[in-house]
Amino acid sequence: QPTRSATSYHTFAETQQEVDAVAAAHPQITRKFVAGKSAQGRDIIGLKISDNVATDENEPEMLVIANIHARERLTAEQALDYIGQLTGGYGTDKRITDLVNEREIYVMPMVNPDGQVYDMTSDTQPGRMWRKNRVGSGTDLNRNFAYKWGCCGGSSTSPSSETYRGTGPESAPETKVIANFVRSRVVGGKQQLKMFLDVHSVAQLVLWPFGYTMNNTVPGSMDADDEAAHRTIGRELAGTNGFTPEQSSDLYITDGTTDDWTWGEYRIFSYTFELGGGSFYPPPSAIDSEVRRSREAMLRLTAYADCPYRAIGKED
Ligand SMILES: NS(=O)(=O)N[C@@H](Cc1ccccc1)C(=O)O
Ligand SMILES: [Ca+2]
Ligand SMILES: [Ca+2]
Ligand SMILES: [Ca+2]
Ligand SMILES: [Zn+2]
Repeated sequence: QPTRSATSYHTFAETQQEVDAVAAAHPQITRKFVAGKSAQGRDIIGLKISDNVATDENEPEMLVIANIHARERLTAEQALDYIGQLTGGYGTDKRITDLVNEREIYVMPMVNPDGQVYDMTSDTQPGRMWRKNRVGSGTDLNRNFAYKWGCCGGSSTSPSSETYRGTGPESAPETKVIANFVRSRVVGGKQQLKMFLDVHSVAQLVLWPFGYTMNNTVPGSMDADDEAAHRTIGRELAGTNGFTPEQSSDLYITDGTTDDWTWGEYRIFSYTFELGGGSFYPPPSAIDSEVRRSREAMLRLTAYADCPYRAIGKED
C-alpha cells in the first residue's frame, strides 16, 4: 500500500519520495529509473516492477504513464495506487503475485513535471487549470507524438491553444523522453511492450485508438481482429469501473496522441483512461474512492498483456 494514504495530492517532490520509498521497501521486485529530463530539468521518473527486476526477462512488458496533462491531478494518484497494489499485494495476493512474476511493468506517474509543479504551486487554489508543458505558451504533449502528427484537424497550430501540437513531432522534450523510453524497449528488433495505458481525467471513459480517424478499422494498421480485441477488452474494463468504453475518435478527432503512436508505430495494445472525480481537482477526501474504482480495470489490463487477442478467442 502507498506509504501514506492518499488523503492529499502528491507534489512532484512527494511523488519522487513515494517512488524512492517503494523501491527501497521492495528491492527484489522494483527498480526506480529516470527516463529523462523535462524542459526545466526535472527528472521524469519511472518504476520497473517485476520478479528478478534487475534482469531483462522474456516476459510481456507493459507501460503506464500518467499526468501528461498537468491539471489532471488524480491521474498521478491512480498510478501511485497501481504501484501500491502491485508491491503491497506481492507475496500475499496470488493474482497480483502472478502478475508481477509474469510481467515487466513500467509505471511513469508524472510525465509532465514542469506543468504539474506550475499547476500545483499557485496561490490560486486548487490549481491553475494548466494542461500543457512549460515551454513558451506550452505544447499539448498529447498532440505532439509522431504518428499522423497534425494530420487531421485533431490539434492546433496556434501556440496559445490548449491543444497546440508543437513545432513538429516530438518537439517537446517530455514527448521525446517518453518516446525514447518506448523505443528503448525494442530488443533484438522486437518491441517488448505489449500493453500501454495513458491515464487522464475527468470524463469517465475507457478509450482505444485510433483518434485520428473516425474509421474503426484501417487496412494495415488496425485490422478487424485488432479493433475487436481493443473493443472487447475496453468494454470489459469499463464494466468494472462504470466508465464509458469507446474509440477515441467517437468523441472527437485527435492527432499526435500517445496511444495512436504506441499502437500505430509499434502495435502495442493501447488505452487511455479518463478517470472520474467530477473535476480536475476532486476533494482530497475523494482520492481513495476514485482510484479504487479503476483498480480492477488496471489489473485486468495487466493480465491481458501476454495475449490481448485472448479476449476474442484468438492466439497472438
Ligand atoms: N484529458 S482530456 O480531456 O484532455 N482528453 C484527452 C484524451 C482524449 C483523446 C481523444 C478523445 C477523448 C479524450 C485529450 O488529449 O483530449
Ligand atoms: Ca521478471
Ligand atoms: Ca523484457
Ligand atoms: Ca518471472
Ligand atoms: Zn488529459
